[in-house]
Amino acid sequence: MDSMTFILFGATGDLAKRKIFPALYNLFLDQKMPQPFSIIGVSKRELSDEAFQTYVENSVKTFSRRLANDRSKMKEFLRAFRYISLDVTNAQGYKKLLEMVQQREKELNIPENRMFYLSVAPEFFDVIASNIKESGLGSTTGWKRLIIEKPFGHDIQSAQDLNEKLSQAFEEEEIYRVDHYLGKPMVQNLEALKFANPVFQAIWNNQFIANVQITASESVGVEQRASYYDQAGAIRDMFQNHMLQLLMMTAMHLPKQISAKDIRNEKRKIMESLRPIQKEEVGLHVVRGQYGPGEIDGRPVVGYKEEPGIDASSTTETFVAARLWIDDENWSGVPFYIRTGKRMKEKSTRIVMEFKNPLKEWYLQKNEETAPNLLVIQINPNEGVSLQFNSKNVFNNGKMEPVHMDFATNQKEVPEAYELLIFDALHGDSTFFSHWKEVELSWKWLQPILEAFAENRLPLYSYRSGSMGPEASYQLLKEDGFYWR
Ligand SMILES: NC(=O)C1=CN([C@@H]2O[C@H](COP(=O)(O)OP(=O)(O)OC[C@H]3O[C@@H](n4cnc5c(N)ncnc54)[C@H](OP(=O)(O)O)[C@@H]3O)[C@@H](O)[C@H]2O)C=CC1
Ligand SMILES: O=C1O[C@H](COP(=O)(O)O)[C@@H](O)[C@H](O)[C@H]1O
Repeated sequence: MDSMTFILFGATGDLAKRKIFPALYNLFLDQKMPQPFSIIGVSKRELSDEAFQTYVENSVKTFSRRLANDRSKMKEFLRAFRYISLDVTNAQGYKKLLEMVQQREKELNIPENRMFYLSVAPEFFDVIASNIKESGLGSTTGWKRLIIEKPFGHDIQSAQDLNEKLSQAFEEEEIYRVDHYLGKPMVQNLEALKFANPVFQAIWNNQFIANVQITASESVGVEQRASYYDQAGAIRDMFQNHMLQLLMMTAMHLPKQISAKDIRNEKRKIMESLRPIQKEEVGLHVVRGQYGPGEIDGRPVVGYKEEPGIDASSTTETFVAARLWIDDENWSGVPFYIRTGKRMKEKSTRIVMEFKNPLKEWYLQKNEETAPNLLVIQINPNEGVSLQFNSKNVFNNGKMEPVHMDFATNQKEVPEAYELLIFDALHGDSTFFSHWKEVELSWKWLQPILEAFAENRLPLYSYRSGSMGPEASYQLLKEDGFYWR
C-alpha cells in the first residue's frame, strides 16, 4: 500500500474519538496501515502534539474493540500523529498546514499522497475543499483523496450545490462519501451471498420472492444530537442514505464484473427503476411517526417533544415506513417495505425476504398451515443469515412447523465498519462508498416525500417508546396481505 499523509479535519470531534482513531489503531495492529504513515489532526482548539497523542491514546483505550494495553505498540502508533490548530474558514491558515504536511513527508520520505478526511460539520465541507485547492495542499505529485461524512445535502438542490463545489477541487473518483452501513461486514457480504451462491442467485427475483422487508430499528432516542436531528428527522438521517443503500445492495443485479464501477452501475440502475411517488400520493405509501413516552428495557423514557433541546411543538418524524416498487424485470410486482425509527423495542438491522408459497392452498385444504419461507439477513447487532423453512415435527404428530437453519459470525472478531471503509479508502477502492449518482438519485426520488412532509400532507402518528412504531405501518403491509417480520 502507498505511504501517505492522512489529514483529519475535526480531529477533536465525537466521530474521530469514537470511530476513526480506534479504526486506525486496529488497522495498525493488523498491519494494514502503510509504512511509514503520517497523520495530522486539524481542529480549532489549541493542543500540543503530545496532548493530541494522549487524546488519541485515550480514545483508542475507551472505544477500540480490542484491548490497547501493549505499550510499545501504542507508542509506535502514536508516533505518526501530529496536530495543528486551524480555523478551517481561515484561508491563510492552510499555508501552515501545507508546511507541516511537507515537512513530515520529507522527514519520513513519504510521497505526496494525501488523504483528506472531513469529520466536521457539513457547513465546512465546501470551504475546506476550496481551501485545500487554493492553498496548494491539493496540488500533489502523488494522489489526493477526499473522505467526506454525511449528511451530503439536505435536499436535492443543496446536495447538487455541494457536489458542484466539491467537484471544483476534487474529481468524482477522488471523493469517498462515507455511508457507514456500506462498511458493515454483513452488508458487504450481501454481494457474495447473492452472487457466489447459485442457490440464492436462482431465487433472488420476483419469480420466488413475495416481498422484501428492510428494518433498521433503534432503541435509543435522539441522544445529544437534538439540534441536528430535529432538522433532519428519520427521513434524512437514515432513510435517504442508509436505508436506500441497503435497498440498492439487496436488489442490484449481477454486475458484469465485481468491480467498483460495475457494482455502482447496477446500484444506479436500481435507483433509476425505483417507481416515483408523487407528492399527492405520499400518504398512500409512506407512514411517519414520532415517539411518545414509554419504556425501554424496563426503564421509563420521555417522548421526543420532551427531549432536551427539542421544541414542544416539533413535527419532526422519528419513524418512517414506506412501500417501494422497483420497476424492472427482476423485481416487478415485488413490494419492498422499509422502516426505520428511534425508541423502538429493539436495536435490529435486518433484511427479510419472504418467499412465495404456491402450494399454500394445497396444504390448507389438508387442514395444514405452512409458514412462509424466510431468508433473514441480520446485519446488526449480531451478524448472521437464517433460513426458515417448513418441516414435519415427528414429536408433534408429524405437524408441519417452521424450523431454522442459522449461520452466525463470531462477534468479537468482526471488524468495525470504519475499519473496513478506511482500509478501502487507503487502497483507493471506492466500491463501498456512495457515488454521486446514487446520492443524487436518492435525493431526487425522495424530494416529493420531503415536500409532502413539509406541507403536512400525511398524518404524523405518535407511537409508544418501546413499541415497533405506529399501527399504520402494519396497515401498510396488511393492504398487500403481509406483515412485518
Ligand atoms: N458523531 C457521529 O456519530 C457521526 C458524525 N457524522 C458526521 O461527522 C461529522 C463530524 O461529526 P462529529 O464528530 O459528531 O462533530 P463534533 O461537533 O463532535 O466535532 C466537530 C469537530 O470540528 C471541529 N471544528 C468545528 N469548527 C471548526 C473550525 N471553524 N475550524 C476547525 N475545526 C473546527 C471541532 O474542533 P474543536 O473541538 O477544536 O472546536 C471538532 O473537532 C459531521 O459531518 C457529522 O454529521 C456522521 C455519522 C455519525
Ligand atoms: O448514521 C446514523 O446511524 C446511527 C445508527 O447506526 P448503527 O450503525 O448503530 O445502526 C443512528 O443512530 C444515527 O441517528 C444516524 O445518524
